[in-house]
Amino acid sequence: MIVLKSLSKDYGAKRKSVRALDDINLTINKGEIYGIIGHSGAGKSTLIRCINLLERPTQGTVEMDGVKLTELTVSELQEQRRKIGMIFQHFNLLTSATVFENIAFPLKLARKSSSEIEKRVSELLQLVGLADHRDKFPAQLSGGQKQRVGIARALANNPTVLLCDEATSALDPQTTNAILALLLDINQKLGLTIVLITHEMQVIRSICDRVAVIDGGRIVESGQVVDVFLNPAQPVTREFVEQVSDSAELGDVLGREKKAGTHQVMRVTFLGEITYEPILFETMRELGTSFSILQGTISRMKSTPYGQLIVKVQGNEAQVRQAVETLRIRGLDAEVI
Ligand SMILES: Nc1ncnc2c1ncn2[C@@H]1O[C@H](COP(=O)(O)OP(=O)(O)OP(=O)(O)O)[C@@H](O)[C@H]1O
Repeated sequence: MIVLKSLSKDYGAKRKSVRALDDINLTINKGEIYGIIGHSGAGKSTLIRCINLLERPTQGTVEMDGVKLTELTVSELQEQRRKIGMIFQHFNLLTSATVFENIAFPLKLARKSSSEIEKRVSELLQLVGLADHRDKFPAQLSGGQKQRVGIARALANNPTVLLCDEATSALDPQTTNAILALLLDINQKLGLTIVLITHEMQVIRSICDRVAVIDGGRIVESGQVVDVFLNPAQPVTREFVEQVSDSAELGDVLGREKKAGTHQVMRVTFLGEITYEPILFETMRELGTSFSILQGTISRMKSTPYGQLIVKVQGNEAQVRQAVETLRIRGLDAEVI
């Protein structure tokens, strides 16, 4: 478990100092994938670098599995850092070393024997799907393959935590999905805790269990991805959700409806297996009304199916109200918008 308490970080001297993090309180549970999302300059990199103390917080504490990292001596901290792997946006590989040598590097630092290194690197190459590339140099690899080397290197000393600093931001969408799938696989196989920072809601939606939204150095919203995603409270969170839901279009649609003087537009949210059931259709039929779909998404959050439809009900106000009540009783979230 990682616990950040009252964490603040100021850069620069007193009068010109910049407050990059302001009173961050965060608990990340063992084995979960925790996402931190924010715009450029929000403080994401500073926050993730404070977790392994690559950046020293100005105030507050960082605790990992009961050990206060902020109170350790330099050598104690070095020891603790072995339990924390990290991967980076631009991979940070040694360009003049082969794939094998890059992955072996942290094992050499930990003074492992050459037979131990040979065995461990072979295991890691298998795990990340690079067994056929062990003698290549980074320049001979694609971006996705380079990140796989970065992941293998980060896992070399069997860490319990993996920090991912915009790990997929330099990759195309297809490669991003492959790397996210690998991270999820590692999380499930090894029980590793993963903390990732990103500016892409798609990354959060694909693999995270919980999310914190950071803005201006403060955490403005946090919770289970499902809850934050379906009911974003803060404007900045809504912006991120819009990245993946086309809800920008919705403004136009609602504008048109309002002009026409109708009040029959409903947002219906489905979560879990219920998403695939014909509840909406059957409810409307029973009430003697019909509907048209103005906008909709059916997708998955990690492994949870969800859907959100904006529908226009063909009926009077009482029928619309009754539709909302009935849908709620039947386990959907419905509201007139
Ligand atoms: N070494 C530094 N010295 C001074 N100011 C810094 C330093 N590093 C970051 N900052 C400032 O701290 C704030 C947070 O920066 P940070 O890099 O953590 O944000 P970020 O969310 O990771 O942004 P990006 O997505 O663009 O990398 C910004 O205002 C930035 O200018």
